[in-house]
Amino acid sequence: MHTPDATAPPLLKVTNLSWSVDSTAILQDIDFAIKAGQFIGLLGPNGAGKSSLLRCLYRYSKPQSGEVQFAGRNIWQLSADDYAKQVAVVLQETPSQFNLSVYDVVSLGLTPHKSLFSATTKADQQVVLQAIEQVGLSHHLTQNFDSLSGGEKQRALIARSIVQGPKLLIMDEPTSHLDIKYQIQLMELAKSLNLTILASFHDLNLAASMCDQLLVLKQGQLVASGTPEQVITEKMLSDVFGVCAEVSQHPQSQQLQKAIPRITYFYGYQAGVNNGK
Ligand SMILES: Nc1ncnc2c1ncn2[C@@H]1O[C@H](COP(=O)(O)OP(=O)(O)OP(=O)(O)O)[C@@H](O)[C@H]1O
Repeated sequence: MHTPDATAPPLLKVTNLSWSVDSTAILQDIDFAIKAGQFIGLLGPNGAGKSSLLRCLYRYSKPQSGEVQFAGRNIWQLSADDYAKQVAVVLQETPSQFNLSVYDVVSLGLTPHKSLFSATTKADQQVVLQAIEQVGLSHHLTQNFDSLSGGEKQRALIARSIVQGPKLLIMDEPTSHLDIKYQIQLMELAKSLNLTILASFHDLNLAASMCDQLLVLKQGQLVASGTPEQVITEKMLSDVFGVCAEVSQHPQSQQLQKAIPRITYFYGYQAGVNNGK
């Protein structure tokens, strides 16, 4: 894994970000910074503001106050094309790609780098084919994108991001429709790209094992941040997610030489049967 340089300035810096809709505050005073090479997980219960925050970061929503800086520059002062060259986005819902093949969809990653009438070169084709191979979809090259399984679609979209050659990959719950094997596979694939990644998760155990740092949102506020070991505590799970759980060490912690918290949830806590917790 690429180790972030502790002295390097952040790749993404969010300062006092607030976003509201019709005077309802959705995000309030969010502050954090991401260094190049880190894999950051964004956590929070339903409606906490994860997607809203990510939309502010990939320039879909403009915050009413505060600032988002990418490599030291306010993202709203960059051109849309310049920003698209640097930041790729994979969302949870895959829009229909209307008869486009896997190859065509992955090729769309070239778009921010091309002028309107410039032709696709042999080198471009090679980049596209290589990305498709990297995500294990070479056998599906000419298949209609819409006919792929959920996991294959997400992999194709990661291939499109690889072609885009971004510095930052933003993923909004990219694994929520996938079975557990594909969830792990997709996150390990993303991690293997050695990019800076910011991804929202609902599976806290998956986030704890994959991420270098975690951010936790509750009702639009950032309430915890730090390493998985610092963030995943029984108190946080109770305060933020309202669940009763025990946090222990994952059995692979020693082998992987990092502290990976493992959450075991208790059931029946609403009825007061909470294992004495
Ligand atoms: N355009 C909008 N107009 C009105 N309310 C909005 C808008 N976008 C988001 N919200 C509200 O902001 C809150 C946060 O929504 P958001 O989708 O960011 O949460 P989330 O943490 O991603 O939730 P989930 O885990 O359920 O996907 C919700 O209450 C949502 O209804």
